[in-house]
Amino acid sequence: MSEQLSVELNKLAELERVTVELAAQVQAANPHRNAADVQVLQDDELIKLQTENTKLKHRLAILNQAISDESGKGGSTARSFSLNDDSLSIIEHLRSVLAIAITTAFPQLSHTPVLLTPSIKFGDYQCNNAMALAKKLKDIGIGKSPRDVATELINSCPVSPRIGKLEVAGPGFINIFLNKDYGVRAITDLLRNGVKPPKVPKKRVLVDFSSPNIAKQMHVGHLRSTIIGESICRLLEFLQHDVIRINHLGDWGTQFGMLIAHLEDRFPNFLNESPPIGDLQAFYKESKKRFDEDEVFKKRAYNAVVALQGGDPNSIKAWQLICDVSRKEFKTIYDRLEINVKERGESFYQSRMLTVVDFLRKQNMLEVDDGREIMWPDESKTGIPLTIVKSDGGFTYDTSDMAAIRHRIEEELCDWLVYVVDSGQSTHFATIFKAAKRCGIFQPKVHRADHVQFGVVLGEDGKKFKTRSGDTVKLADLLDEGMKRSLEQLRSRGRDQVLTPQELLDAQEAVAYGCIKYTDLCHNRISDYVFSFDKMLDDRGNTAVYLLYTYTRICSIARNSGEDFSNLSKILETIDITLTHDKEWKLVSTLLKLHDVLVKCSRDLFLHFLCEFCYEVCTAFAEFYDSCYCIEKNKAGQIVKVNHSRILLCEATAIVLRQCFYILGLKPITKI
Ligand SMILES: NC(=[NH2+])NCCC[C@H](N)C(=O)O
Repeated sequence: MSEQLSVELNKLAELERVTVELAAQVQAANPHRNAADVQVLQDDELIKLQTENTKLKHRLAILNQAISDESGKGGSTARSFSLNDDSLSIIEHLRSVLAIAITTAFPQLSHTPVLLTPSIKFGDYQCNNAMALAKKLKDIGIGKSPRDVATELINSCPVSPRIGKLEVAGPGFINIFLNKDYGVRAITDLLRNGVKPPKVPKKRVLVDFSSPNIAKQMHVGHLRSTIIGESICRLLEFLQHDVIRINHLGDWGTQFGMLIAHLEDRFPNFLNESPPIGDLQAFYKESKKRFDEDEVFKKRAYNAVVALQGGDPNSIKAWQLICDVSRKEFKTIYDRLEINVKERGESFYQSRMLTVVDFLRKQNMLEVDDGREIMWPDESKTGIPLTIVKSDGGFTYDTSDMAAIRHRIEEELCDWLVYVVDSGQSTHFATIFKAAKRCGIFQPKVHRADHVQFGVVLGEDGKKFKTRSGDTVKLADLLDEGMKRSLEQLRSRGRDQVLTPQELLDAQEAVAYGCIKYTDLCHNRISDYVFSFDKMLDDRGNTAVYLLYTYTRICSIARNSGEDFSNLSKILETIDITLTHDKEWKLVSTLLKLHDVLVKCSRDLFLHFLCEFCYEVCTAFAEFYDSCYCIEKNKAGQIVKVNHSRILLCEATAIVLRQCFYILGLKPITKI
């Protein structure tokens, strides 16, 4: 393949040179002609050469394509690209089309990455490559204006079923207009088959999220991890990845020594009768106080840790009882927010910590420092080392994460690891990833690891989110407050008069939990955000309430038409979708971006792009609904005409929103 390619490349380069030379001569003879005119000159030799040149360029594009498919590297072209492949997002499709155009028109620059953006005003997308390409061409002695480069790119684009029109604009932008027939086909397919996932390379990915600590309060930081982690899992599952959801519970460590010792004293009969620990935090505080003040107790606590780690059955039983109290608390939060995560806490890695320490010692990765055994993340011994074994022989958070990363890669066989943990731990994860690479567990060519970090939650006073008395806010109280506020809002709008009690409760939950989740997800996760129920419950702007209201409004349209729109496939047998009004097209072209957005979100695991998309869909829908009648009524309020095609567009909008709502954890209620 590559030999054939190099022969063709040489031929092509020679032809290119002759063509450029001839064109330059012609241009010199008649300086007022532009490049396009040159092409129509009746010079036999030039025409012959150009024809052959074009053929060769196409051949080359196909060969390049085949090579990049085979190598899987992609280069500037997409993998296994077929012009009729509907599972590719529009941007990916256009990127492939333009990559072929670049390779065809300017084979010397075939590895140029394609620059594409959705366009706001002119056309649907825009390609911005021509300016930089013209500069690069100039560097290799080919003088072409960016506009000419853009024209040549347009002429070299393969015919695509998705593109309606391409035009050069301004200094050399290419405006891309989608083909409306394609829009009709895509929407019809959406109505028939629902949202199909865009095609992306499949991975086995482990998402470590939520991960609160036993006997400690699950705080808003864990709430963020829980919400973001759940949505990331839903997104990756929708993209057909093989997802493992893991709750890396803090259920191991020296604090259990004092908890067990205290349990033995407070509830001596704990082996036979479940101890009624109502408030584990208070229990924790009591035992900590004793630990700090009472030397004898302290000793017992140490012994209890040793017994626990040694697998003593009574200690294990005591430990389990304590964990169960926290577990129950966590579960109520997970149930309320519909979180699905498998518990695999730090304790799971106890035996693996022993083996990973052994493994690291054998590889000479550990260094004794002041009685501890430490590991530097790289040979240069810069940065902060991990503490693998403490001076008392115990293990640390670092040890458990080294054991966990090894288990995830070598036993779970994951090729992508995602840790949804606050930004405060970014050094920890950067060090773990480097150390895992240093000792050969993590291979960057095969594995990917992301610390999906997020900022802190602030109160309305701009300081760390706390209760008035300065305590950490209990998550259950926070959810209760959300429920209370959402009910107040629904009542103030008189919804309790219209909805059945069940519908009211559904609406109350959808609004309360929806607004808490959505506020978290709609900001760039890296920044801090201010927790304010007033702002969350606003029904204007990019909020859960606005989206939920828009969705219910859409659902009511088909309902109010007096016709049955439940069997969409059947309706599509007799009704064709037409896109004549500007606002119809605007809505459709917005809906068609769903695949682009999902791919973009999954690339760096940012969900605010999906929230922005939902908001864009809702505003496009509002504009459409304001200017396009779906149901026409006479003065007496009777329906005189139903525009079926437009109602189908409403249904398509509902389908897209439902899919996005699912990923974002919003409940698509049909009445509010
Ligand atoms: N593999 C991990 N380290 N996951 C995150 C654990 C978070 C930890 N339990 C905390 O509350 O800070």
